[in-house]
Amino acid sequence: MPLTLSPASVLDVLRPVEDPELRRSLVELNMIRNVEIQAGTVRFTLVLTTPSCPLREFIVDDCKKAVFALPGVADVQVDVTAETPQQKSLPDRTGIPGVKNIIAVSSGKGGVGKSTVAVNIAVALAEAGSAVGMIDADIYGPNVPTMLGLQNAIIEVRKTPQGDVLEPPSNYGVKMVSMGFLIDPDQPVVWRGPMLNGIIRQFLYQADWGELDYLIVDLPPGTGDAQLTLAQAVPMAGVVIVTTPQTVALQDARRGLKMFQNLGVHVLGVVENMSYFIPPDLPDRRYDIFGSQGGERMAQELNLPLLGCVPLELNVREGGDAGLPIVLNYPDSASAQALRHIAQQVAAKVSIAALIGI
Ligand SMILES: Nc1ncnc2c1ncn2[C@@H]1O[C@H](COP(=O)(O)OP(=O)(O)OP(=O)(O)O)[C@@H](O)[C@H]1O
Repeated sequence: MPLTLSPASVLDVLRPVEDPELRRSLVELNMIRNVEIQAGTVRFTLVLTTPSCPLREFIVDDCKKAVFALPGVADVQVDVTAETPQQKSLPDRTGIPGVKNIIAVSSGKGGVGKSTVAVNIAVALAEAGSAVGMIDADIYGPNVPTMLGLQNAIIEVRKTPQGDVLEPPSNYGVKMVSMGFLIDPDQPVVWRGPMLNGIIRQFLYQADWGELDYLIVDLPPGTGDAQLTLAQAVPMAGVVIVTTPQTVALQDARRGLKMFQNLGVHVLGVVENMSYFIPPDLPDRRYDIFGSQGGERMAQELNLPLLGCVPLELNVREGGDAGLPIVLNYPDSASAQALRHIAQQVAAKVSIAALIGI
């Protein structure tokens, strides 16, 4: 029987269209809503699982193609919106009310660009439309405030009958609290360790985060107390491991991977930072200082997805020092494109894990 144009027939032709990553029907996932037909124009809402969906255009095209197959369709209008799913809860961990997904960024050793990657992921997710927060838990180098242009900000403390509530300052749409606000930079690092557990818990449970799609935690490098505290306190959507292509970093990354696996934390993938060098005066040139495809080999060896490779670019460092994240400051640069792609990959993997498991 030939199909007639109705909301039901629109849903019928859309039923075989799948989310390419979730590999499930958009209709069955309740991602198609509010189907309306006026004259020959079909209009509906496509509810993605993250505003950073890397395949947005592709999915819209697939939907349009399917609907145009119906008789009498003159135009198809798709309103795209997003509802980020909530990560799975764990019986022995206490989630943060209103915070949907907690994502840690970790590295085996210092100076590999972990904070740079974490800040740019946070800013890219916020720019795409998500509600984002950040915890800078790096006691050794709490440089997230500087990178977000918040080095002069203060955390307001509100007294409530339930105790003190921290008010995170925000910039570029990212709310943030940092160890840097609490520790004296002249204090020896060895004295900071014992404070760590309490401060991380305070940041998690006593900050006024409001409603967040993603809370990104910049961890100190290595496999220490902060990683343990975080993983044992809250359920986590996953962790991103940042590394550089040198072998020593690979060994460290492997150690980090083992630790998170032992703690039951899903490792979302590896980011290779400083993968290759782009000279500032010759932005079309690329020098593979550490050899090519190191990132891919590394991901294969660790049996993890490679989320992306970020080049070594002067603008990344300068933007970090000036509080101007490269994804906003030079959005078309190779680094910004790589970091945006990484943010999209992270968001997509978190949604997949929340909706259909890992
Ligand atoms: N892709 C890049 N291109 C150029 N400079 C970079 C890049 N990534 C990071 N940097 C610079 O390298 C330095 C170290 O980066 P960052 O502070 O992000 O590293 P980290 O791993 O968080 O270090 P630590 O944990 O020791 O604080 C910073 O000056 C930063 O601006």
